[in-house]
Amino acid sequence: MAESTTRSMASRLKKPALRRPVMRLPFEDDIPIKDLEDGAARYDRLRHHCGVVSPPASPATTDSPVEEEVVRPLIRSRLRVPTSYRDPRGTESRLQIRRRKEALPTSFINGDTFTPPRGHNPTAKNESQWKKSKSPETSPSTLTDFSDDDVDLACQSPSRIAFTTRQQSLAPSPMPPDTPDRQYDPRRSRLRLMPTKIPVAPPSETSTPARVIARRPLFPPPSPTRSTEQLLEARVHYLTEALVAANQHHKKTQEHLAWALQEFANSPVVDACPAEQPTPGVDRRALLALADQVDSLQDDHAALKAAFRAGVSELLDDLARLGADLVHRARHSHGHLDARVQQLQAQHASLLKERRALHNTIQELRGNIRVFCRLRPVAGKVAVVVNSEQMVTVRPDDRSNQEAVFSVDKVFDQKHSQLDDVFHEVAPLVTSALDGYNVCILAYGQTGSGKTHTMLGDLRSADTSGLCVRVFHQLFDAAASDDYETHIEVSCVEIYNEKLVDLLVPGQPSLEIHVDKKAGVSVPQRKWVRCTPAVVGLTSIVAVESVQSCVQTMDKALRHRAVGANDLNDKSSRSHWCASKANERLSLGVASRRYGYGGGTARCRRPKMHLVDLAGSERLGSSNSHGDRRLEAQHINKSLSALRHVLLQLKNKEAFVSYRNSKLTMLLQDAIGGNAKTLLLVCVNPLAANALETKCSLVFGERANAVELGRAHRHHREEPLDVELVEQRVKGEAVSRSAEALGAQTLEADELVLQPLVLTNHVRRVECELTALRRKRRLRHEKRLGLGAEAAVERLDLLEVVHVGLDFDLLGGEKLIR
Ligand SMILES: Nc1ncnc2c1ncn2[C@@H]1O[C@H](COP(=O)(O)OP(=O)(O)OP(=O)(O)O)[C@@H](O)[C@H]1O
Repeated sequence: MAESTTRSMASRLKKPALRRPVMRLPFEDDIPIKDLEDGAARYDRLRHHCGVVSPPASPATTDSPVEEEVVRPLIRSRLRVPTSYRDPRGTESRLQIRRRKEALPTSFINGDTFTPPRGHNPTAKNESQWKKSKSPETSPSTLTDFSDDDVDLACQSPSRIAFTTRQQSLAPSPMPPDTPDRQYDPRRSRLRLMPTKIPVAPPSETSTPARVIARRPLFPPPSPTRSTEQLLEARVHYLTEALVAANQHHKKTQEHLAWALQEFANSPVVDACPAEQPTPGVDRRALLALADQVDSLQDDHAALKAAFRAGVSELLDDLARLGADLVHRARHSHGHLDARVQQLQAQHASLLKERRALHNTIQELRGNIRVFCRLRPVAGKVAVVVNSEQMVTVRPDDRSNQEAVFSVDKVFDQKHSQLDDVFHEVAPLVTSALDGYNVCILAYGQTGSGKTHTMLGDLRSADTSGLCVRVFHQLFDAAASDDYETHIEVSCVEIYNEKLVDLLVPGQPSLEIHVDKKAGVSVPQRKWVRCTPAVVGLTSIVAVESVQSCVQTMDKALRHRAVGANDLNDKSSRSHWCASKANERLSLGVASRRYGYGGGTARCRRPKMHLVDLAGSERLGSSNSHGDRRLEAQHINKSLSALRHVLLQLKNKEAFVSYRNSKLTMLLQDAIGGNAKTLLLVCVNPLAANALETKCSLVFGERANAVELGRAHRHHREEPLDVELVEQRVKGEAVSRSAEALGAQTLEADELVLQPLVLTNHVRRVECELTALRRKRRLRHEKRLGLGAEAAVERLDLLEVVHVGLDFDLLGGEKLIR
C-alpha cells in the first residue's frame, strides 16, 4: 500500500522511484534497535517539520531487557532458528491478499487468493509482474519471498499464511480528516495480525486500547496424544514462524521508512519549502497519506513486537511450567523407584541373612572349618580383586601367570574396620563358646599380612585392639547377664622352633603335649585341661575376673614372645602363639539364688577356646632371613606344611591323620580335627609382588573350608549339687549384694561393718567346700576300708581253712581222729 502511494507521489513529483532492495530474511543481520530509533527520530523531526503532530511514544516499541537478555540468546543459541525459513508445504502456501483500494496496485483485488509463485520477485508491483519475475535461483516459497507492503502476517499453521487488511477484520473506518493537527489514533493502523482458523483469545483489558492486536495463539492447542517433546517442538516451530514474520515485517517497515525518508528528503519541493509554510506546489494530502502509512507501519511493527514478546514470555512460562511438571513427575517416579529399591534391598538383605543362616546350619551340620579372608591395606600395585563378599581373584604376576578365583565364607577388604566388621562375624563363635562348644580361631598367612594385627592388635587401644580383647569383652558381658557362674582361665603358650613354651612362666623347660583318646590327661587341680590333647606341665593357668586382668595377662605373655625383623615385617612373630581360655560355667538356676534351696543338679559347661596367631610363612628368598631367623623360618615353614598336610588328609577323609608330625598340629588337634567350631582367618598382603604367596594362602583356606569335621558337641555334664555349698554360695552372694547396696548408700563405717561379714561368709564358703571334700574323702576311705575288711574276713576264713588242713596233714588226721 505504501509502495503504491509513494509510487503515485513519485510519479507526480517527476522523481524516479527508488528501487527497493531485494528483501532477505533479516534474522542474522537484523536491524539494530538503535538504528530503528534513529530512523523514528528522524521521521518525527520530518513530520514536525511538515506540521504533523507526533504520536505519543508507544511503550511497546521500547526495547525491553527480555528481548536483549532472554529472547535473542534463546532464539539464536537454543532454538537454532534458520536464517531463511522454508515453509514446509512449499508451494502449497496460499496468500490471501486483500487490497486496500487506495493503497494497493489495482491488479490486486480485495479478497484475491493465489498461490505464490516460485522465486517471485519481491519488488514486483502487481501480480502479473510478480508471476513473470520468477527466478529459478530463489528458494521456492520461502517467507523471504513476500514483498507485500500493506498486509500483516499471521501464521495459521506452518504452511498457511494469511494476509488480511484491517477492513476485513474490523468495520471499515473512514479516512482520517485531512487536518494538519490530527491526533494519533492507533485504530488508524491498517495492518492487523489476524488468525483465520485458530480461535483467538479475547483481547484483555490491558491490551492496546484502540488498536486491538488479535494475537494468534503461538502454540497449537495441546493434544493429549502428543508427547511433551512433540508439544515443545511444535511450540518452538510456531514461535520461530512468528519470529520470522515479525522480523520480516520489521525489516519491511524499516525499508519503507528509509525509502519514504529518502524520497521525502530528495524532493526539491520539501527542500524548498520552509517549515511553517509548505510550498503551494506540494501535495499535502499525499504527504499526509504517506505519513499515515509510515505511522501505521510503525504501529503495526510495535504491535508485532509486543505480540512477539508476549508470545515469547508465554513460551518461557510454558517452558518453565513444563520443566516444573517434568521435574515433579521425575521426582514422583524417582520416589516410587526409591521406595521400590529400598524394598528390594530389604528383601535382598533378609534373603542374604536367611541364606547365611542356612549356610551356617549346613556348615555346622557338616562341621566345616569356616574361612574368612582379610586384605591388609597397602600402597602400590595390587594383584587381588574383591569380586564379591565371598569371592576374590588373584591376578597373574611375573611369577604366576594364571588368574585364580577363590571362594571363602567372607571377604574383608581394606574398608572393613577391625572393630565392627571383623568382630561382628566372629561374635557368634564366642556365643558358641559360652554355650559349651570348643572354639578355635586361627590366623594364617604370609609374613607381614596382618595376622598379629587382626588377632592381637594394640591391646590397650579401643579402636585397634584385636579379636582377643574383643572376645574377652563379649565373654565377660555375657557372663554378667545370665544365670551361670562363669570362671574364666587363661593360658598362653608359643611354639618356637618346635618347642612348646609357657609364656606366662618364662625360662621353664619346654612342655609336652599329651594326648589321651579317652579322657585326656589330668593336670592336678586343673579340670578344664582334661580335654584332649592336654599340655603336660602347664602350671600357669591364670584365673581372670575382668577384661583388664585378661589384657594384663596377655600383655605379659606377649612380652616374652619371640619377635624378630625380616625384610617384610619389622616385628615379625617368630613363633606360633596360642592363648587358650577355658570357661567353667556353672548353672545354679534362678531358684537357687533364693534362700532355702532344696537340692537338684547343676549344669556345668567347660568349653575351651583357642586363639592362635600362627607365624607367617615366608620364602627365604624374599624375607632375606639369615642365621637364627633362617632357622626359625625353616621351623615355621615345616610346621605350617604339617598343618597343610593334616588338612589335606582331613579333607580326603583319610583313616590316619598325621597330627604327630609337628607340635602345632598336635596342639590344634582338637580344633581342626576334633569336636570344635573352627574359624580360619586367611590374611593376605594384596601387593602384586606377593601374588604367589597370596595364592598359596588362599589354596590353604579353600582346603580348610572343604574339611568336614562332623557336628560339634557341647562340653557339659550334670553334677549332683552340693546343697550346703550352694546355700553357702547363695547366702554369700546375698550378703555381698546387700553389702554392695549398703555400701553405695552409707559411708566407710558401713563398709567396715560389712567387711567382716563378707570375710566370714568367704571363710564359711571355704569351710563348706572343705567339709564337702572331707566328706567325700571319708566316704571313699570308708568304702575302700569296707572293701578291705570284707576281703580280710574272707582271707581269714580261707587261712583258717588252710590252717586246719595243715594241722590235719601234719598230725596225721586219721591217727588224731582215732
Ligand atoms: N588391616 C590392617 N590395617 C592396618 N594396618 C595393618 C593391617 N594389617 C596389617 N597391618 C600392619 O601391617 C604390619 C604387619 O602386620 P602384622 O605384624 O600383623 O603381620 P603378620 O602377618 O603378623 O606378620 P608375621 O607373620 O611376620 O608376624 C603391621 O605394622 C600392621 O600394623
